[in-house]
Order: sequence, then C-alpha cells, then structure tokens
Amino acid sequence: QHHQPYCPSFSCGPFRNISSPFRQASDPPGCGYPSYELVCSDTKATIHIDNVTYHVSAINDSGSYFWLWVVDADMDLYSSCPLPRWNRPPYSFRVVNDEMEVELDPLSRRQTCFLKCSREVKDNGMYMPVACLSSNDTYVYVLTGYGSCSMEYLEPSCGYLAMTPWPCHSPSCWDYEPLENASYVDVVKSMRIGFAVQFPFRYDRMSRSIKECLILQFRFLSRFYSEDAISCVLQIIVVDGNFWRCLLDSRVGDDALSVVPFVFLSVKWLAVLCRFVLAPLAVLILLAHKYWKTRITIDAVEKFLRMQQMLGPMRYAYTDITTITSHFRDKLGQGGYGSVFKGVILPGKVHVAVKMLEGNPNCNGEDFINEVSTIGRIHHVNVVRLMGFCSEEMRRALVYEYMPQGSLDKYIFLAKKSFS
Ligand SMILES: Nc1ncnc2c1ncn2[C@@H]1O[C@H](COP(=O)(O)OP(=O)(O)OP(=O)(O)O)[C@@H](O)[C@H]1O
Repeated sequence: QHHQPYCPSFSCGPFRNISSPFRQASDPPGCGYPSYELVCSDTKATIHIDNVTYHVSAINDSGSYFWLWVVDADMDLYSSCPLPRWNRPPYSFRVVNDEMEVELDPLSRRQTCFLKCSREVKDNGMYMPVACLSSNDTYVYVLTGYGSCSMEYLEPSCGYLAMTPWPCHSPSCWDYEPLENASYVDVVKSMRIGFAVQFPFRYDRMSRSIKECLILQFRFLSRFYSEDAISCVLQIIVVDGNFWRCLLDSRVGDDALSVVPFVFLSVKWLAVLCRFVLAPLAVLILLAHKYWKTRITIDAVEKFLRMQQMLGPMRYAYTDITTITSHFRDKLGQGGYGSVFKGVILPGKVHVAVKMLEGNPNCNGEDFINEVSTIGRIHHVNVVRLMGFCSEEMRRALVYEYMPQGSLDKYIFLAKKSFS
C-alpha cells in the first residue's frame, strides 16, 4: 500500500494557500514537483529555473496549467548597465519513461538577444548598440523582435552573449508582438518587468477536453512557426498528428464510444494509403502489363527475322525498297496480298519483283512469317526465289527474283484457250 504524504498548503512571500504542484523544501518527498519548489521569505517567493534564481511576482492558475511572472533575482536591474547572465532561454525539464517533459518554459516565444562582435556592425537596422557594454575593440548589440536569436541574423564577426525572454502579460501573448528593434533602454525596462513562465506539466494528460487539448497543442506548435515550404509541410503533419492525439486522449469512460476515434483514424490512413500508394501502383501494373503484351508480339516477329537474316533472304529497310523500285515507278501487277513493282538491286543490276503487302493492320504478322519462312528456304529451279524482305512496323514487302516472262497463270490460261 502506497503511503500518501500529507502535503499542507502553505504561504510564500505575498502568496497564500499554495499547494501542489508547488512545494517547499520542508515538504516531505512526494509533495508537488521538484521543478516547482519555491523558496519563501516573509516578503518574497523565489524559484530556481535552470540553476538561475528568479523572484516570483505573480502566480496564476488557469485550471489546466499554471504560469508565473518572474524577475531575475541575481541581475542588478538598477545598475546603469544590466546584462542577463544566461545565454539560453530558461526552462527546466525532466525525463519520464524516456520522454523529455518540459516543466517550466517561458510563456513568450520572443527572446531578446545580446551579441558581442569583434567588428562594428553598421548596415543592419536590427542591431541596436549597447554603448555602456562596448569598448574600443568589442561591440555589444541587442536584438529584439521575432527570431532575433536565430542564427540567420547572426553577423559573421558576432557571437551570443546573453539572452532573456521578452515580457508577456498573459497566456494570450502568444500573438503579442514585441517592439521590433527596441533600444537598449526599452530592453532594460522589459528586464525590470521580468517575464512569464508557464508550467506545462504533461500537456496531454492534464487536458480534460478535446478543446483544451487542441489549444495547448497548437500553442506549443506556434513556437516553431516558420514560412519555408518544408517546415509548412511538417507543420501540417504535426497539426494533423496533434488533432488525432487530442481526439484519442480525450476518450473518456464509455468503451463503445472510445473505439470511434480509432476507427476514423484507421479509415483515414487507409484512404491515404489507397490514394498515394495503392492507386498509383495499380495504374503502373496495368501500364506495364499492356506494354509487355505488345512487346511480346513485336519481339516474336523481330526474333524470327533475326534468325531469317542469318539463314536466308536479306532484310531491307523501307528506304532501300523505295530506292530499288525507284519510288514504285513500274507496277508489274496486282495480287491478292498487294501490288507488285519492278526493281533493280545495285550493284550487279539484278532485276527483282517487289511485292508490297497490304495486310490488315490488326494482323499479328503470321502470313508474313509463313511466307518468308517457307519460300525463303526453298531453292528450286521451278520455284521463284525469295531474295529479300522488308519489315518496318506495319510496312512489309517481299523481294522476289524477276520473272521476265510474267506469271505462269497467263500461259495456262492461254494454253487452255488454244486447246479448246
Ligand atoms: N517474280 C515475278 N516476276 C515478274 N512478275 C511478277 C512476279 N511476281 C509477280 N509478278 C506479277 O505480278 C502479278 C501479281 O502477282 P502476285 O503473286 O501478287 O499475284 P497472285 O498470283 O494473285 O498471288 P497472290 O494471290 O498470292 O497475291 C503477277 O500476275 C505477275 O504479273
């Protein structure tokens, strides 16, 4: 049985009735959280964030998260030339189940940045000089405004010196625009006011409703706002992820109802899978299948022709056929498969008869293959010799030796007539 420690509420400086998640050093272990330990005196409450001591000037509890208004306790803000001691934003975190949980975080995403440069920066309006911290060979500047501490604004001769969050007066200050290019005097005023830190303890588990969860998630996201294309795509993915996370986390009580977000999420990813993976894959397979089928027919004719080339008749290009027939000038006759033209093959001036086949474009070339494979192999004195052929896509021709006496049927027909 776990022993629950007794954690009484306490007063701390000007604050009364403070309880968990806050604690004070005298509380038994298990009361509040170590990051939220307050050090109390009669008039002041202080807190350590990232090893820096801050005076707490306000505590607010919005219901799902807390925020504190703090002022750096170690910086002499009333000296003539104050400078923050830290060169990174204050926040504290702890690791729970291998996941980092940020427990204290400045409410404002805007930082004021102090830079130390070895050369004077003249042509950059963002760089506001801090005369009291500069010397003959060291130039100190302060930068304010959105992204002022990002590397893109860092001049080559400069390095980071210190940084402090810009004041923020309420949780709604996510959209609060600080003064752009504020002078050092304004920055000192803001440092004297201090800044707010929030206690975003376990964003997800603290959220009671989907609305509250979404507000917290998007507030967290808005810190990483950027305008470049890749970041935009990543943000869309994160927004989508956050939405589903809130939806799944906000499931309460009723087991039957709690299945609904899972079903929607599964349907969504199934649709994404179909749209971007399965549909393009199906189209690709269809196209590949069609291409493969036509390729097989063409390959069959081509394979056969290559073999024929080795064995028998010569293969001619269509341009050769037009040269041999002098552009089909002398027509010898017309048969069932096409017209026959007289031609001459150079060198040697061998006379030939070229039969241009007028086949059906849908035929698979079977007749052509049969003709070339049978007649092409017959070498007999009584059979007209096939000397060559042409096949370029659907244009096909057969080149025979020329018979100066013409077709045999002419003589048979005449002979029949003379005998009768
Ligand atoms: N080798 C050849 N030499 C001279 N003339 C030819 C030769 N082959 C065909 N011819 C001429 O072309 C005409 C048509 O010949 P083709 O072989 O196309 O006709 P076909 O005998 O009806 O045959 P098919 O029905 O197979 O087309 C012939 O009547 C003949 O005058």
